[in-house]
Amino acid sequence: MRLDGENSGEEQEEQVNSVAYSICGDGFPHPQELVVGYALTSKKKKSFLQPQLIGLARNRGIFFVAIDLNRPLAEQGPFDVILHKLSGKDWCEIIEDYGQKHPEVTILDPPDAIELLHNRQSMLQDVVALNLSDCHGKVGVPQQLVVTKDPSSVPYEVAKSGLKLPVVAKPLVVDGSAKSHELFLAYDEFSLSELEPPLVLQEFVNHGGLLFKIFIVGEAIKVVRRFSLPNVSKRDLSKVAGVFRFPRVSCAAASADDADLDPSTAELPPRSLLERLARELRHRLGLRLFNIDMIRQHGTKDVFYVIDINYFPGYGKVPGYEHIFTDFLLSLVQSKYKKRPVA
Ligand SMILES: Nc1ncnc2c1ncn2[C@@H]1O[C@H](COP(=O)(O)OP(=O)(O)OP(=O)(O)O)[C@@H](O)[C@H]1O
Ligand SMILES: O=P(O)(O)O[C@H]1[C@H](O)[C@H](O)[C@H](OP(=O)(O)O)[C@@H](OP(=O)(O)O)[C@@H]1O
Ligand SMILES: [Mg+2]
Ligand SMILES: [Mg+2]
Repeated sequence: MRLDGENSGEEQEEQVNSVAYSICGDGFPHPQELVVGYALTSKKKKSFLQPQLIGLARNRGIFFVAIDLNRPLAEQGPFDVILHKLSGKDWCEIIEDYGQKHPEVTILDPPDAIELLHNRQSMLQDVVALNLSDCHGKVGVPQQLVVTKDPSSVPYEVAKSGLKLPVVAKPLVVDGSAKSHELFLAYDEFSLSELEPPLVLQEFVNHGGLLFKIFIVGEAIKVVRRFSLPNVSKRDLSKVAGVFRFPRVSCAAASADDADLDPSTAELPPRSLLERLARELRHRLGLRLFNIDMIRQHGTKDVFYVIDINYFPGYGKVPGYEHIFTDFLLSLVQSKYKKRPVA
């Protein structure tokens, strides 16, 4: 694999100059260098491309190379893998066109599949369609309603839909901006008319203040616990009115894995359930890099709700992510060789 040296901006992590293959223990030829071109927002670059990932990757023959957005993609590379998280129609067209012309390059992930996660209604539609009843647990989606216009009709729409209060109001579109993560808890339907559509109104499910973040990297699954919003009691509901903006509590790097929590709240969802859920969603969504935010309904052992799915989430906060990610990248090359007919 060779990088032609043209990509020599400050951002370029490594130059790779030679083609060399070795036969490893599994009998497949492994390229000694795997070139991963990346196009990431500066926020994502900072959180994901940490020195421990770049260092381990380099030791394992993986080189991250910045894609220069000011030059045609066709003139850059060659790449084995393209890793991207950028929004915008232009970029989607570039990457789709490149994927068609270079089927040998693995694109993580296809833009049309990522697009499903940019809308809080479409992101959950595959979870609704799942039937995991034979898997030691039930997984559903909270009741929700989409409001696209006329805030003044919201109280009527909420009452008509039978949605139970309180509800979480979330911007319908998720585009990576801070605004798209601005969420509100509404204790009464009338106050909802203060908010700006388009919105998804989702029933708030009491879950003991703990959330499970299920990180998927190809076939690997890593679950971490995070702090979340506390339960809302009937008494709270009868005493409080209004809409309240709440902070991104579960996004904070602080893990709840070591917290002193009620064991029935803290117990991780069954592994078999997580594996089925991850496998189904990987196939149905057509994605390899995402996370699922899941909560357990308070007072139950096995009733779970998926409340959010994120593309290329904050892997940098997952302990040991550098090992999971480099294993994944190497597995992509191996599966490519396995698919090739024996010469
Ligand atoms: N239906 C719900 N019931 C209870 N709590 C909820 C619900 N929806 C969201 N929350 C709480 O609000 C937090 C943020 O919601 P959500 O994950 O949908 O927003 P987000 O902006 O997409 O977050 P992320 O940073 O994970 O992308 C959740 O982590 C959880 O703590
Ligand atoms: O708590 P996590 O790691 O899931 O939080 C993610 C969040 O879900 C989004 O994926 C963020 O990306 P954007 O959608 O682009 O805002 C991640 O931010 P990043 O700085 O890590 O890229 C959060 O970590
Ligand atoms: Mg979330
Ligand atoms: Mg999200």
